[in-house]
Amino acid sequence: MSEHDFSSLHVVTHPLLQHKLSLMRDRKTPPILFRQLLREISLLLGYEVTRDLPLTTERIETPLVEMEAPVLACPLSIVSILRAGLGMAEGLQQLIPSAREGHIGLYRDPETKKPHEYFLKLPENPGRVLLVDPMLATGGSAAHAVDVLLRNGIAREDLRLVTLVCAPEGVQVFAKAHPDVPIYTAALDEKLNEKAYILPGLGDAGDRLFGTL
Ligand SMILES: O=P(O)(O)OC[C@H]1O[C@H](OP(=O)(O)OP(=O)(O)O)[C@H](O)[C@@H]1O
Ligand SMILES: O=c1cc[nH]c(=O)[nH]1
Ligand SMILES: [Mg+2]
Repeated sequence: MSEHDFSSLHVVTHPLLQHKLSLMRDRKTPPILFRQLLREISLLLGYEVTRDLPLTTERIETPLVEMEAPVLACPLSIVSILRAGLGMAEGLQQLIPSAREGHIGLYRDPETKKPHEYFLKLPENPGRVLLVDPMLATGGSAAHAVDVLLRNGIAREDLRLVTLVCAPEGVQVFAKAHPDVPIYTAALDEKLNEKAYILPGLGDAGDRLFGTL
């Protein structure tokens, strides 16, 4: 991938999703509504990111006849980057109740902007994995999380990154590290500020979700 290639990025432009994202960006939106909107947007993003899930068939009986009915061919797991990823996992769990769940605890050091890992628990036989975190800023956290998943035996082709807002800088860093991992997002924003926060962005997603501002 060249330095400014955004080919692995899928921006979901559904009007409902864009309207809800604007509500989330508004500084006046309180944590309870922020959480509800993140859950609703994640459902809409989830619909797009699962579009290419493989299907097989199972023989079932309707009340009238037997049929070969389409069913998902492989397990699916949602892996959240803590803390803010939890808000997205809530919506995706509603969409895919059979999904397994994993967690990678990361926080970004305010000085170095590098991710620090403090927790890891992944499901066995995860199948297709949706890695979720609303913010892709420098890209360090998401790139690190994919490294962790690969080290734990998950195949690159089974991975999708699902985010809410991306900075161009973060997309470049992530795509350079993991060019074959598609990114699904609701917005590609303008840039990072000097503290590596996304502009216009929505602030600190974890703090707004959990009311820890
Ligand atoms: O792309 P990056 O520059 O790595 O930044 C993005 C990370 O920052 C936020 O987490 P944060 O470190 O604030 O932790 P939190 O979710 O516990 O608030 C966000 O949820 C991402 O994980
Ligand atoms: O804008 C940003 C950047 C990193 N983490 C966030 O939560 N927001
Ligand atoms: Mg945070």
